[in-house]
Amino acid sequence: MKHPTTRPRVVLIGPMGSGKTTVGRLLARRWAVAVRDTDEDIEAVEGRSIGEIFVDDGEARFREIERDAVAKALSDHDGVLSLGGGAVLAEQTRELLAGQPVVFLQVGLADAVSRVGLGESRPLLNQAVGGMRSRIKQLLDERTPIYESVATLTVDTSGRTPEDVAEEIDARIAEASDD
Ligand SMILES: Nc1ncnc2c1ncn2[C@@H]1O[C@H](COP(=O)(O)OP(=O)(O)OP(=O)(O)O)[C@@H](O)[C@H]1O
Ligand SMILES: O=C(O)C1=C[C@@H](O)[C@@H](O)[C@H](O)C1
Ligand SMILES: [Mg+2]
Repeated sequence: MKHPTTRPRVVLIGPMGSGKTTVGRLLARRWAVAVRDTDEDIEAVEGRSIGEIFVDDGEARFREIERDAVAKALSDHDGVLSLGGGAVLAEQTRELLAGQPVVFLQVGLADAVSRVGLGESRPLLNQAVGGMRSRIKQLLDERTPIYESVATLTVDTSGRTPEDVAEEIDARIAEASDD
């Protein structure tokens, strides 16, 4: 598969509540580059929320829309790019990410649970059978190997502030580019 000619400076991946959106904004500010978030792209293009897309059209259709949104963002955005938590489930997306600087924001179960409790609605967690905590655990268990397989850098965010996480990414990217 052909790689895009312009590449994002860094792509952030990880589970819901790992801080992709929050840390992405901080990094972009630090580097004075633009930030883009594929969840926001999807909502802007579709003119409806991700929750509405799940309800109206189902998860499978959302994943198609997401796959296209990610491909577009990878081809025309060269700042910080934050992907939705499930974006790397698409094989096409994993292929497009090969060879790019991809940061996996890792988060432990306890922090993930408390962080997603704070935010906007997340359709995969709504009405989770067995409760939100066990659904989050299941998603973490299923997806961690996928995140790891795509990442060039892994940063643990548990018990840390978004600023601290952004600082570590900045330092490690600088280190890697000095090699
Ligand atoms: N390191 C952190 N420490 C404490 N709270 C955090 C941290 N990172 C993010 N948060 C908070 O957790 C919530 C979720 O963060 P954010 O929306 O950035 O996650 P996300 O990875 O983009 O999730 P999603 O995949 O659902 O888009 C927000 O309320 C944010 O302020
Ligand atoms: O983990 C997921 O599968 C998701 C994460 C969010 O970023 C959104 O893309 C959506 O809620 C699905
Ligand atoms: Mg987000």
